Amino acid sequence: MKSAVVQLPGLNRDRDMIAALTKISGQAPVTIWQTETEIPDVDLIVIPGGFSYGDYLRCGAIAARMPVMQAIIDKAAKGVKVLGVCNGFQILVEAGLLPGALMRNSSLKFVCREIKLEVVNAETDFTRAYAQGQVIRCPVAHHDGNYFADDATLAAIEGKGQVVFRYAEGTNPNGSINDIAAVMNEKGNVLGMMPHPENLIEAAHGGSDGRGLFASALDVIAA
Ligand SMILES: NC(=O)CC[C@H](N)C(=O)O
Repeated sequence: MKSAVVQLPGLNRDRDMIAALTKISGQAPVTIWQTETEIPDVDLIVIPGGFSYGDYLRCGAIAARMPVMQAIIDKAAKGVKVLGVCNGFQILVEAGLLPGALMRNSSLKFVCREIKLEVVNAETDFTRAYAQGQVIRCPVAHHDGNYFADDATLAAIEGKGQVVFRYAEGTNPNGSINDIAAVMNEKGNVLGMMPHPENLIEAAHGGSDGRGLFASALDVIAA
């Protein structure tokens, strides 16, 4: 499967993401710059984490208005898989590809630690390598990860299986409503998540619990 990684000024997890995709799929992703309006033929587009445009206005707000974003919206509409991690999740929400909002952490502090995630929906293109209800380890590093949605939106996403991961075992690091750590769109081809699975894919990282996400999205064997 072919993949692409979006690069924007201020993102800092792009190289980790490129390394993860290369190791797990066996081929390097293409990279896409902010001004590009055409995206090559790929099966998966990833917006990695970081601090695009210095997190000015709101995290992800400026990135969501860059030319490359319309190209991503068009690809998503055609069914191409789109994954946003951390700042990438914030960008997808700001671009209207995912419901809800990401607010300042309830502690008002940047959190950088390992948390636990429950796989709430293992029947998605991003999680099928995991078991339903499986609890995995994953690192987080953010200051605006406090997911919020109004009552109607929350009922809709919970009811339609769009909540894909929840913080588990009391490890919610940011005050997210319903312990929500990852949300997908109704069609199931766009996923946003605050934790960083690309930083837990091999022994050198101290574990490989994040590998299943990429194996699922890239359609390869997780091991
Ligand atoms: N690691 C990240 O992607 C951080 C996202 C965002 N800049 C925040 O701190 O909330």
